[in-house]
Amino acid sequence: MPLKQFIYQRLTPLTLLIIAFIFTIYWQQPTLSDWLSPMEWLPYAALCIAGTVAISFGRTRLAFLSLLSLGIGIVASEALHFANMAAMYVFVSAAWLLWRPDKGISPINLVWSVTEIAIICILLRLSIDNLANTLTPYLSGLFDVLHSLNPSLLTHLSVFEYLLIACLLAAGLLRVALVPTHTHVVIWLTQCLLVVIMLDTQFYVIGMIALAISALYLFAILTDSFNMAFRDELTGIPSRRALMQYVPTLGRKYVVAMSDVDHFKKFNDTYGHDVGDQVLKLVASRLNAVTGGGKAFRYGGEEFTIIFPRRSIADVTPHLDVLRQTIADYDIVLRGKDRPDEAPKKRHSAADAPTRKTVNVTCSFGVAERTADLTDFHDIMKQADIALYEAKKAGRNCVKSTRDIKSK
Ligand SMILES: Nc1nc2c(ncn2[C@@H]2O[C@H](COP(=O)(O)OP(=O)(O)OP(=O)(O)O)[C@@H](O)[C@H]2O)c(=O)[nH]1
Repeated sequence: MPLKQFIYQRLTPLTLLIIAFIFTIYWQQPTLSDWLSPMEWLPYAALCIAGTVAISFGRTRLAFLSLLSLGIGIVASEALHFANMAAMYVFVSAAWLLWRPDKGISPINLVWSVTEIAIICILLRLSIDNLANTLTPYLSGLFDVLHSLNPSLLTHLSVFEYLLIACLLAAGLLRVALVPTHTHVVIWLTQCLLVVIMLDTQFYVIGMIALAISALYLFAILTDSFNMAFRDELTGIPSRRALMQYVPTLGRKYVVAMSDVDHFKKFNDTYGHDVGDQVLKLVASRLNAVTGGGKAFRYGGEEFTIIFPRRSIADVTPHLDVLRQTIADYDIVLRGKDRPDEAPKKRHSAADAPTRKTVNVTCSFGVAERTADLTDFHDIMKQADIALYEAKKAGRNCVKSTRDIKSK
């Protein structure tokens, strides 16, 4: 998923949800506290479930953070006032885990990861006082700002710790921007939630935060698994499996369009398979933006299927023609090592022109619709394939439907 889309569709909604959740914790304090107090086991159980699911899906970083968050709960149940220190350790561990890949579940990786986290915690313990003492004179400005905001802000955390938190949150956000994955977003949000525990160690607050962390991890794991099963890995659009799941939901009226990139073998042979892959991605992104209520799927190879529920061939043909023309007009720029790119809106200088080679691809479309005589989806697809073959025969880069074939 491109970064911009990821920010709009994932990072922003999840962050807003977490802000609303934190707000609710305080707004509904008596209700939530009363609700959670007879079920003190619930946050522990939720973290155990999230950790177990994370282990079984090979998500070691999330499994670790579930276990470490469980540790905060155990510390809090023994000595509530140590919970904010425990949260700080987990926060720093999360910052570290954000920058390292999942290592897989094996005894050696487990020992290695525990050692890494133990070293981080020991270093933090040893350095926090020394660094704080050294840096405090330089941080008086920040001290004044925090003091003027709310003097109680400085009762739980020192000025140095605020600076550390701000730096690690900024580094975490950078990591999310560089590699926008669900795992990175939820680890970063875990850090944000842990800051709440550092500032407020009431038992019900810790419990609610633990529930939120568990829910986030389960969301990330389940969403990624869904995407793995139903999204095409190369293009990111829904896959053939998603199409087969979608078909039974279609009513009595719909149109199936099959689309195929023209002369793609020649394209691959000329520019290489990697460039071919990138071009498929760009074509898929255009098909995915089809108008007229269509939904695009990658059927396989360079073939795509578009379904238009509740539409007739006459309804969808103008939309497919616009789509075909958009793809044909789309200048794909090969730059550097023949890597395709979006077409530049404007050339900055004439000198750019010779170094940037522009290529175009076209697509042919075959269209069929469900009728009283043609009700089975696979038969409709076969008809769309026949129409696609006709489009290829007619010179490619055109839309042909079963109606065109019949009227011949
Ligand atoms: N780069 C890349 N190529 C693929 C992928 N899937 C299929 N292809 C290639 O797509 C080409 C399809 O070629 P053909 O089915 O012979 O048809 P064509 O060259 O597109 O010609 P027409 O369909 O007749 O216009 C083959 O060379 C496949 O290797 C893919 O995921 N990536």
